[in-house]
Amino acid sequence: MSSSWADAVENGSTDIIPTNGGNERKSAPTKLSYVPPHLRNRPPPASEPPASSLNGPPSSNDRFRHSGPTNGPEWAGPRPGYGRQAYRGRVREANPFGKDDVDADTGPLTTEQQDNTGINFDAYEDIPVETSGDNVPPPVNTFADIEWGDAINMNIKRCKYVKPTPVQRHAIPISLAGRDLMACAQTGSGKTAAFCFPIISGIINGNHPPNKQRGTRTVFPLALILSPTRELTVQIQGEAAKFAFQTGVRVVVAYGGAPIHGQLRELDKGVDILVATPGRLVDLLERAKVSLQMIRYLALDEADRMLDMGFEPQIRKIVEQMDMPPRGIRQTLLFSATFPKEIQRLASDFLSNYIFLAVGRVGSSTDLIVQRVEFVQECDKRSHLMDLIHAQRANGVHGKQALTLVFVETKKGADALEHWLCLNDFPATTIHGDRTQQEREYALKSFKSGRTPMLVATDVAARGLDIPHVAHVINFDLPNDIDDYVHRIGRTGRAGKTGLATAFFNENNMSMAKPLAELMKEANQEVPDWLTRFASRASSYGGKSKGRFGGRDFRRDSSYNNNRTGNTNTNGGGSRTAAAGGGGGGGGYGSYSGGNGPEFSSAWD
Ligand SMILES: Nc1ncnc2c1ncn2[C@@H]1O[C@H](COP(=O)(O)OP(=O)(O)OP(=O)(O)O)[C@@H](O)[C@H]1O
Repeated sequence: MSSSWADAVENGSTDIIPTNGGNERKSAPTKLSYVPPHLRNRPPPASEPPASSLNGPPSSNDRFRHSGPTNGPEWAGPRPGYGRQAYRGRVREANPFGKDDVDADTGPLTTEQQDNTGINFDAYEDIPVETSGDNVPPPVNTFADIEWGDAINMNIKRCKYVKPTPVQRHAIPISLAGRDLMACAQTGSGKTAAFCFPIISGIINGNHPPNKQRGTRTVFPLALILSPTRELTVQIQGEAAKFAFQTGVRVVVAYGGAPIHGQLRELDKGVDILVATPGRLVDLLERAKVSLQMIRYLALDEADRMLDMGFEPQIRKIVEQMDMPPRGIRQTLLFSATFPKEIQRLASDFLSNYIFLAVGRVGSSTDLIVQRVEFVQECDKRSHLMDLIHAQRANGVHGKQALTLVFVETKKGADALEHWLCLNDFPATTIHGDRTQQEREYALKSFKSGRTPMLVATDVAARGLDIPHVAHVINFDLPNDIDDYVHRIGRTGRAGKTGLATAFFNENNMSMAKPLAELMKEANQEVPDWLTRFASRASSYGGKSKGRFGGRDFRRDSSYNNNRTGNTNTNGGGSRTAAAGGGGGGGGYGSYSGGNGPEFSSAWD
């Protein structure tokens, strides 16, 4: 049985590196404490290679020259090859790949392994990509183009990633160059890896000042990843642990609804990357269990959700009112499939001289997801759902129900529908905010395993969750916001796979007619005539269009940029042009004067 790093510490195991960073494995049960990556097996300074994690030019900002908030040693930025091999095999940790682990030293992936990825890269070939900002680093074509060392390369292979997805091709070099980034890319297109790998690489290869863990109960993570839901936070931690396997970078999760003591124990063992929900993090900060003083990397996943009215005050508190280094000192990475302009404007407060990256077209996974919308009165919804899932079962493999995710508006509605489905011999479970965390996690597990192939959910499951084999997303109740629709349907059609999304529409959803019709049209979906008619009358229902899937740099609006010339790289397989001008939120740029800018026309239209 393999034992974890945590177990090893608990047992005074022999495989933990002593605090002096020595190379020998001690057998005496000495008091061991966590040694951050930069101190493990540290080579003499003379052997350090020059700064730069890609072969490109050094970053244009001054982040790498800053001495940090604690007046510690100068942080010299990423250093390829620095101590990389030292982590391998020195720290016992649970293998996050479990049985799926492949011997990453055996050469290229076999055809079978490649097929296992299930990713249809052709679906991404002609994807439009748009970047804006100063000196945008060029994209990479393969993972091999990036010099981040064997440990990360082996994990890429263990993940069976054959080549980077478009958002990874562009976002990884930008992040490795130390630049702040606001990235908008389709659901299921690999954003998690796009921000995790550069952070892990930066921690491994960076020369970070010592973190002050000895003699204090406070921990000092180097990176913080925030996400809006507990399940997504757990998922990101799981992914990050895979990407960081045997690199010596320790990833710890903290989220609400679960006992804090277990999380504190994990933190006490040391943390390089903390993945957290905002509420639990604030709790930990107020208890002085965590300090953000040493944060070098801040990533917000589902960043537009994190900065909308519900979360914004908490995020502002964490980022601006605690002890986190300011923008320009830390590196900030914001990712989502949607980025409304008003949220971009708020987000720019947290960024310095950032690059805006938009990958993909309206409707997130677009062509990969077949979207259908049906006119169904409230009172007919259940019988209509029954017809759909009966047909699905009849067409399913061995008469089995394909995994189907049904979104409803309310928690009560979720419970009622689940109950009704079970009564009708369709095993279902539910996930919503009134269930205990244990129940939520159990429901998710049961759904993933196919034991209950139907999951009835509120918006708590709308974002980020990567559940393999979800064949059908049904919007039993449509959301009121088109961006929520984009995220919900994005639970299917992930990583190059196809999926089906069905929405029930009636008079209660009139405000969605126009954005839904537009989004479907741009995604080359068949728009029913009745929806087009409703859409053309939409202004009287207050329906508003958001333009594309939220992917255009708000700094290019004339109201922001009256006297500037902002250039953009549009790279839909075409050439790149030099960018100039952009840079919100400090860094010498004028502030936004407020108000909504005029509707923009898409560079891709
Ligand atoms: N380069 C790659 N090759 C193959 N599969 C990949 C690659 N990168 C990521 N994936 C897989 O694609 C799936 C979706 O990735 P991920 O969850 O990061 O998407 P996302 O863009 O964050 O989606 P969402 O917007 O819904 O949060 C995951 O199962 C992930 O393992």
